[in-house]
Amino acid sequence: MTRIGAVSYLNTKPLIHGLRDALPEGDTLSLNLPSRLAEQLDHGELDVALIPSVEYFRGLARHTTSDHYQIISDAVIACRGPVWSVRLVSRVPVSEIRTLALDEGSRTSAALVRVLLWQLHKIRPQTTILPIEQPPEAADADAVLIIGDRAMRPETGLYEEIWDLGDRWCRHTELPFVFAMWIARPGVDVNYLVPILESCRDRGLEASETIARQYAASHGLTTEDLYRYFAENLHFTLGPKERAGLASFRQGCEELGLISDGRTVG
Ligand SMILES: C=C(O[C@@H]1C=C(C(=O)O)C=C[C@H]1O)C(=O)O
Repeated sequence: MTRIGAVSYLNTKPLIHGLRDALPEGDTLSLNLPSRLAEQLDHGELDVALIPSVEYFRGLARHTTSDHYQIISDAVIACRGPVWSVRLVSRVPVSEIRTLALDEGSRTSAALVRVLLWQLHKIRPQTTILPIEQPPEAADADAVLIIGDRAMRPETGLYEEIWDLGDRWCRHTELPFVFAMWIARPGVDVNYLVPILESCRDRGLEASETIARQYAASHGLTTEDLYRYFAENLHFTLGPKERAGLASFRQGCEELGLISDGRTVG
């Protein structure tokens, strides 16, 4: 029996298309915020989860065994340009941000925004958490990082600058960005799961139009826009360029001390 956790946002629908039905009896699939999935995996409440990539680095840094946290699939949430659903919204010019509220659901983008603000503007704002139930407009900070469904339709007219973090990263590094990956805890038998996760991703991508039609209206989006999000903004395969992007992100995080000390992993 394997306890599997996946992200509850729209971005994950193509990855988990048909997954519940494809799992053997006894396996469970639960959906949650990315930050909570990372905690559940760390606490042993899940065996396999789609966790923020920075939490994979942190998991490796926390443990000395080489089999701690395995990437078990090339099915990932990544982008090769604008991602649409990860944004920095700022009431002041970005170079003047002093306080930054970070979406409670995020771990990777919360690190990514700090890496980009440092690498592009040499600033390190004071950070606070934006609780999931609090709307970004209510945050008492110069700027707010928002991710997932609620970042897809930000309030307009309130902000001096809005960054799409996928776009900023890809232009800055000329590399893709990987937000989340399927990770297993050590000792979990995942051999049977590997082909299931990959075929769900493949079939989910083939069905992206149907999935877009299913979820668009309830999220205030058009089917066309949601289809474009799946087909053009997001990228669902971990290839050599994505791995290079991960390595560069990891280095940026390490330079800022965002991954606590541990052994170095390639
Ligand atoms: C593209 C996205 O990727 C995600 C961002 C994550 C993060 O910032 O920790 C984790 C998982 C993904 O949901 C998004 O949420 O919009």
